[in-house]
Parts: sequence; structure tokens; C-alpha cells
Amino acid sequence: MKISFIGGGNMASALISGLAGKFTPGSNIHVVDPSPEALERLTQAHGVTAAHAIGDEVRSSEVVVLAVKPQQMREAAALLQPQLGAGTLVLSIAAGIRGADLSRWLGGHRAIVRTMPNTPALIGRGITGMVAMDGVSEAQKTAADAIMKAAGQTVWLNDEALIDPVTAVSGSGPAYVFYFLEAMQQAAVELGLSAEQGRELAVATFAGAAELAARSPESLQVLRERVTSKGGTTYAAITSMEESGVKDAVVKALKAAATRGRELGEEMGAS
Ligand SMILES: NC(=O)C1=CN([C@@H]2O[C@H](COP(=O)(O)OP(=O)(O)OC[C@H]3O[C@@H](n4cnc5c(N)ncnc54)[C@H](O)[C@@H]3O)[C@@H](O)[C@H]2O)C=CC1
Ligand SMILES: O=C(O)[C@@H]1CCC=N1
Repeated sequence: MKISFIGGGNMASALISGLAGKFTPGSNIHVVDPSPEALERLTQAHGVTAAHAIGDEVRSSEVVVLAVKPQQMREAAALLQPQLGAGTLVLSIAAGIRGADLSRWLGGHRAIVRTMPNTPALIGRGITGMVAMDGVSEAQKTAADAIMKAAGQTVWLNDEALIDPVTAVSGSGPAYVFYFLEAMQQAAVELGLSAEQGRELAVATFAGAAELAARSPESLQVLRERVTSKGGTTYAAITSMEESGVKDAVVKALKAAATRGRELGEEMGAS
């Protein structure tokens, strides 16, 4: 299967790392990006073909992945539209951009799947929320699922409105994890450990706890309570976090991300 990426930035690079050599040989992946650095990096790392503008390779692709910023999507769609075969499956990874707007910008093209991946796709450990527009065939849904599964797990949604909450939880989620890890590393340093030790301890703890949660049938609350001896060290830390309103702040932050996704869709759709 020949797949073209329009946009070869951060998220496209992560997906291509998951796909190339596993789902399909790198030579079956084509990347269009005006940035010579982006193209050089991807051709060197994965043996993909590359171009500065949309051409024959895109026209002959079964799947086109739109991987530009939401603000760049309308222009990218306008450039793609005259080159797009009627039966080509379009995957959008953009936050906010609504399927109906994208379809309009693509001249009424209906075979569109909206997806929300995340950067752990880079190591095959991503998770992607997906929703198919009306014109997507079962075979195209299967193909879209297989492509995203090459970069990790997939979760299908039957309501497009839920892609903004998915963006808030898992699309943006890796940044929250890195933010929390940064805080743990800073605390480690302030408590006398080296930055390297702080990073090693924090990252291994996060990875181990996440894997334990993934494998355990028990609730997250029970897993947390197992660490928390009454009157002990964890109790002191969790009590301090509750007093500082950490959980409420996290909930508020994710709601802000979901709202921003909706706003982006409205702003770009109206433009
Ligand atoms: N970075 C992330 O963690 C995630 C990003 N996304 C979505 O992925 C999309 C891309 O985000 P990033 O990769 O972070 O941005 P980025 O800025 O790293 O990549 C965008 C790329 O598109 C290229 N580009 C701009 N206009 C173009 C055009 N007309 N034709 C071809 N290429 C063009 C730019 O040169 C750039 O290399 C966004 O819509 C974002 O919402 C989704 C999930 C996670
Ligand atoms: O921050 C953003 O808008 C994109 C979408 C999800 C992750 N990064």
C-alpha cells in the first residue's frame, strides 16, 4: 500500500517511524513538505521518497495522511484537492479540524477518517482515537486501523464530537507526563540527588506504574492506596497534593485542551 504524508513535522515523523519497515517498506511512503530539513531527516532515517510539492506520487497513493498544523490545513487541502483520486482514503491527524470542513475544502471528498494519534507512536507505543466520516468503506476503515495500529493501539469513536476529549487526554497527554516527570526530576535535585538520578528514578517509576496499571484489573484508586500507608511518606505527599488542588488542576487543564480543540474547529471552519 502506498501512503503519502502531507506535512513531515513532529507527528508525521513519529507515525512514519512506527510504519516504515513494519507496516510497509519506507519506499512505499511518500512525504510532501516545503521544509528541506524535514525531508532530509525522513529520507535518511526511513528511506521514504520526498517532494516539496504534491505530485504524481500523491496522485497514485491509496492513502493520504494530512499532517499539517490546523491553521495550515485549509491551504494544504486546497493544494491536494485537484490531485486527489475519488477512491483515495484521507486520514487527518489535525486537532480540531472538523470532517465536514475538510470534506468541503477537498471538493466534497467523503472518504475521510479523523484521527488523533500521539507521539509515543515513534516507538510503536502510541494510541490513536479514530472516527470515520460517512463515505468511508469497511475496507478503508480496516486499512486506516491497520495503519494506526502499526504505531500502537487504536480506539474507534462513533461520535466525532468525542475526538476533542481524546485530544485532551491522549493526543496532548504525553506533554502532561513529561511535565510531571520534569517536576519529579526538579524535586529530586532539590532533595540532593543528581539530575541524571532524578530522571532515571522518575521515568522508571512512571513506566513501571503505568505498566502495572495496564496489566492490573484493579481500579487506579486501589493501586494508589496500596502505595499509601496511613501516616507514611506517600500519605504526606498525596495529602500535600490534595491541599494544593493538583487533581482539580489536572481536570481543569484537560477541559481547557478539549475546549481549545472545539474552538480551533470553529475558528478554522469559519475562516
Ligand atoms: N505533535 C503532536 O504531539 C501531535 C500533533 N497532532 C496534529 O498533527 C498536526 C501536525 O502537528 P506537528 O507535527 O506537531 O506540527 P509540525 O509543525 O511539526 O509539522 C507540520 C509540518 O507541515 C509542513 N507544512 C506546512 N504546510 C504544508 C503544506 N501546504 N504542504 C506540506 N507540508 C506543509 C511544515 O513545514 C511542517 O514540517 C497538527 O494538526 C496537530 O494538531 C496530533 C496529535 C499529536
Ligand atoms: O498541541 C496540539 O495542538 C497538538 C494536538 C495534540 C497534541 N499536540
